[in-house]
Amino acid sequence: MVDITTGSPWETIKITTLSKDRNLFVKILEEAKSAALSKEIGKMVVFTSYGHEWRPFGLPRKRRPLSSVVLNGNTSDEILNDVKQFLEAEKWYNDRGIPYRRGYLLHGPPGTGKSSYIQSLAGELEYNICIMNLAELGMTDDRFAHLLNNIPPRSIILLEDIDAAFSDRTAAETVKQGHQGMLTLSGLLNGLDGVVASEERIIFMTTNHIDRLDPAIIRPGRVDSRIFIGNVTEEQARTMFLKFYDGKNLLATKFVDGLKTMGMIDNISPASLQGHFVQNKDSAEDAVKNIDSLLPK
Ligand SMILES: Nc1ncnc2c1ncn2[C@@H]1O[C@H](COP(=O)(O)OP(=O)(O)OP(=O)(O)O)[C@@H](O)[C@H]1O
Repeated sequence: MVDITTGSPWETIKITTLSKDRNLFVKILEEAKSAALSKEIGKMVVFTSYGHEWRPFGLPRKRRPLSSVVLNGNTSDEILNDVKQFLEAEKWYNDRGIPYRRGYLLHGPPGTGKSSYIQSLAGELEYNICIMNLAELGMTDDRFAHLLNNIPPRSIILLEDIDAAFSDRTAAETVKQGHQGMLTLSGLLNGLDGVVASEERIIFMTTNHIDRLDPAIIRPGRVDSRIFIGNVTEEQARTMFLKFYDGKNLLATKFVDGLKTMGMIDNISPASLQGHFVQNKDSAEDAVKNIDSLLPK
């Protein structure tokens, strides 16, 4: 049979037993549950929206260690601690009638680790992640609100490149496009405000262009914490180098000095550095020798 709303196949199996053996059903269900859970141990499920529901995207993935995403200074720990504090404060929010939710905006140039960090953070907290593309055709206001109010348990919501959904559209255009099956600005704001006030909700948004966002999106309550994630600092470059070439301290210093001389500090993304290290993965010496290849062509 096929589910007519989603198009996915399903079947029903009817099992009967004598009343004295009915315990069998409990055993079968428990076995099925532990078989399903064992596949997810140490892994994270990525959900994407499909129509009005969330569906796992591919198989559960191995969690990426948080330490593998190298952010500037204490940024990584600060975000992690903030989320942990939030997760321990449910009663505090409920006692004061404040919606139990928290929004974060990570902003900065492309390839600086925003999405990677959020996915690693979800893994660290043993949460799953729900990724939504706001610019998708068919992401109506209703669908957006419904999806946000029906998040799978223990999940972080990730709205990527939030500016892309609206940057080229005026407020009037977004209203018009609402009729054409796209999310409107007011649909976004209403969805973020939500109707189910007491349920835990953690939303991370990312953008390369914070200046293009409507101020209404980033006001407290929708975005409680804004964090700039920038290009590589000297410290990040060194840490990344040593993650690829363990123990090569002298070469790390040489590499960072090279970047400084070339004026690349704060001007090159961690993604580009990662690419360079992958290209020279067998030799730290080559990574230093070929440093010029990092210069813009
Ligand atoms: N700070 C970092 N530490 C380690 N790896 C990084 C870092 N930043 C980026 N990378 C690597 O670069 C790639 C791209 O990173 P990612 O997609 O997370 O960047 P982003 O900031 O979300 O980019 P965009 O703004 O374009 O969406 C990933 O493979 C990731 O491993």
